[in-house]
Amino acid sequence: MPGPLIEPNSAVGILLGLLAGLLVRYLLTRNPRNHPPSPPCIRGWIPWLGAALEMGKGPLEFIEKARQKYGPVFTVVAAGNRLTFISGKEGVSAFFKSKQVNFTQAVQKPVQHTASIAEESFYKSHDDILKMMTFRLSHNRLNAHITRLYNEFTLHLDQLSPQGTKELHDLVRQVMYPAVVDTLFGKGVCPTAKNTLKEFEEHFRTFDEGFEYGSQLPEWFFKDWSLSKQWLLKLFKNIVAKEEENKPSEDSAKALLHHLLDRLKGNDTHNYSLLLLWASQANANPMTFWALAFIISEPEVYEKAISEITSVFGKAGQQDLSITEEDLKRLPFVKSCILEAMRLRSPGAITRKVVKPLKVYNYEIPPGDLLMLSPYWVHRDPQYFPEPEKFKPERWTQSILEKNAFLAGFIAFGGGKYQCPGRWFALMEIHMLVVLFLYKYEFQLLDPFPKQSNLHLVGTQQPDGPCRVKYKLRE
Ligand code: HEM
Repeated sequence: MPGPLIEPNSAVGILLGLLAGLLVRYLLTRNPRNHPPSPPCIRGWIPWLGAALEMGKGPLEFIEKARQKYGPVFTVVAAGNRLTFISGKEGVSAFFKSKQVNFTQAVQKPVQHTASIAEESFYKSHDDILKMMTFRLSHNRLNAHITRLYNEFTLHLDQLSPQGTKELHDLVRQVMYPAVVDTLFGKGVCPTAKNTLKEFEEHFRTFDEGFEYGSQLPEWFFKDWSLSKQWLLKLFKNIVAKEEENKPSEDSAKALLHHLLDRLKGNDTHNYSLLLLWASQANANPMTFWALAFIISEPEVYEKAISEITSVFGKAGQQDLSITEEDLKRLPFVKSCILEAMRLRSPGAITRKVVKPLKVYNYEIPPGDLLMLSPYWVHRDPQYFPEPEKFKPERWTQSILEKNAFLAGFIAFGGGKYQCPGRWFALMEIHMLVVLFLYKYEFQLLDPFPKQSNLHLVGTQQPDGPCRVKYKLRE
């Protein structure tokens, strides 16, 4: 009997070859330039505005719902921008390490809107200022600030009434703002005296509260915000003119502001000074509030923090302490509480500009997109932080704190080359102030512990309701 025309083995081979050919053709023709597809896109239905209105109602929830529906990378068209959100390990790594994304290009326009710094001046000065700040506020130079800051904190704590009822956030602001500006800008350089403070505080608060929208949209949309911004810029013009004449010549006697002026050599000095003031206050203040609120609201945590403080300084009360860097190292539980509060209340989003096509998760993100990463949601990824919603200071073991290392996935200060240059100073000042408050005062929370307001993507989360405390000097 004649055999088959084609052997069964070679028939299978031909079939497989055909299938492979078809598959290759399908893959090539599906996308003629052989590019991975763009990420799924949420456009809304109104031209230009896109999904801005829907997202504006509750941006934090909006992006998390979109992540659950579309996966770890998706684009939102909003107010003329394409915002591409990424998450997960691959996303975090691309955001901080990829050469296809750029920090300065992402923040240039917001900087121009908020402090009227022209594009050319910003690109010329930015990296130089960042280098100066990273150096001046680095971990091994904290000693240069610690004694002055401690003296300022105690001075302003002593001015509080011995007991009272107050919004915890206001209590923190009342001490932190004057102490920190006197330390970083020079004693008495910014308004800190009672008679000048009120007007300044009102303008600064309006500026800070409107920063998120003021940084994105033209100034004429926000009249009050614009007035406060102009008031602050004028104030800094006068401050800078005076400081240029009076700044100390010795390096060690200079405050951070003087080093900034040295770098800028007369260009846009008052504009950058305003930005420095904002950067030094905007996150550290609310973070101190949250750290104290978390500690006071949980009796076991509160007790443990007090017992740690007592073990270092003796019975908590009114004795004059002198807190050194070494003392702070002996208070790891309080520091763990601060880092855990930061994890839970960190900024809703940080940003980079995509400057060349960026391949991530089998998608290609086009140049021009703003790449968005949410520290707030990364900190709720159980791969990094098991039981993410729980306030668990124990996650921050002493060994990690001693090495000045953060836990993997902790990005409250951003990351990569453009990580917050003030992070070591911020941790030190918050640590010191929380310890001083707990050492000197007894607190009782009068309102239920507030959640974070879901209305903000930029900066540390704000409380969504009152958080009053009864406070009293310890005997
Ligand atoms: C708890 C307090 C603070 C938090 C959570 C925080 C967080 C951040 C974050 C997330 C960024 C962006 C990083 C990135 O995109 O990768 C940033 C930038 C920055 N931070 Fe902080 N920060 C804090 C305190 C401070 C303090 C105390 C200062 C100054 C004394 C400061 C100065 C700055 C400056 C100047 C930048 C911009 C850096 C640049 O333009 O390259 N920050 N911060």
